[in-house]
Amino acid sequence: MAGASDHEDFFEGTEKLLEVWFSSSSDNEQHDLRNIDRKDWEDLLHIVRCEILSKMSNPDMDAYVLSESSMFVTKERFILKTCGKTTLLLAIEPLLRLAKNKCGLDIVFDIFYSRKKFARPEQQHIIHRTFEDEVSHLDKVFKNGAAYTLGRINRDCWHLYTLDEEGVTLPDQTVELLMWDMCREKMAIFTQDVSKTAAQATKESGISDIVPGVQIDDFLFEPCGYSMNGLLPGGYYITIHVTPEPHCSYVSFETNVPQESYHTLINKVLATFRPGKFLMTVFANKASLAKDNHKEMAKKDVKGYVRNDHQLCFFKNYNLTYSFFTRPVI
Ligand SMILES: C[S@+](CC[C@H](N)C(=O)[O-])C[C@H]1O[C@@H](n2cnc3c(N)ncnc32)[C@H](O)[C@@H]1O
Repeated sequence: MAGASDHEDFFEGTEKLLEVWFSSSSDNEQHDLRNIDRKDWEDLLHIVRCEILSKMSNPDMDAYVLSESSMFVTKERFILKTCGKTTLLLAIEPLLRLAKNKCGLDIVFDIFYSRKKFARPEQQHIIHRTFEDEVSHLDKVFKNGAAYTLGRINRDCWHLYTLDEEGVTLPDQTVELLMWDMCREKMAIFTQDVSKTAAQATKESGISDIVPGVQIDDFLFEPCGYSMNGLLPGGYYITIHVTPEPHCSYVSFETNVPQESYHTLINKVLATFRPGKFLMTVFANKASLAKDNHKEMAKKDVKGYVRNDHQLCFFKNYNLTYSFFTRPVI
């Protein structure tokens, strides 16, 4: 029998996510990734096979909605999240050249590359078909890379490549919820049959209430699909992407907003989208407000879901919690 992912209109919502932290060997205060020209970003994204749909800025961060997800740029940090058949890792070396040549940012002091296991890996460009191939590519660029897979490798799992370094010592945290088998009623909001504008989808779905006060840039695709970036002062962001097609429904939520406990936020996200399954990752470094969040996460249940996997990793300066949940069929 053909599985849901065998459908001819299958879209791989699962994103590849890259975060790179730069610094400079010189003291010049002018180093700033935001000085890179739009044309240079467009050329870089052309290599990845996606394009800029819109841009929003605040004093700390530039946020781009892309044809395939999002890009965030601060003075010294770069985040690129791309879905579908994009070729994100082909951008690594051009990105390092851009940062060095245009901004004098010649040191990479931390990177995080991660993604969930693809539903249809054979549809990906050769560089992204297996995690081993991705690691080989990254190992050619970085001398001290460390690669991990969390979760069940014969079911749903999540891959991570980072550096075996002290890394980011400023307070830093990232929470991701990757959700699938989504509620059809909720997903209908992200189609142009039901919502006339992106703003309407943002409001009707409840996305506008998840993190109050964010400056929002949202986009509703034709005939369906949705992406949004949200900015808060201080370099904080949220980003949400929705693939509503029932045979491949998928939603991702990501934020770096610091909180001692993410319990309320996670419940708001789940109530907004009602996934059948989700995996959650929380990174927090030693300076983060969320540094002890893993203790709460080990104890607290998520109402309406069964936790199938729960793993905790301690890196040099970060802890990482991975949990996988399913909603029991009643
Ligand atoms: C870019 S969005 C969000 C993808 C995201 N990674 C997610 O979480 O699902 C993908 C959704 O928009 C739809 N879509 C419509 N036009 C598209 C386009 N030109 N590029 C990418 N996706 C498009 C896809 O079918 C899918 O439902």
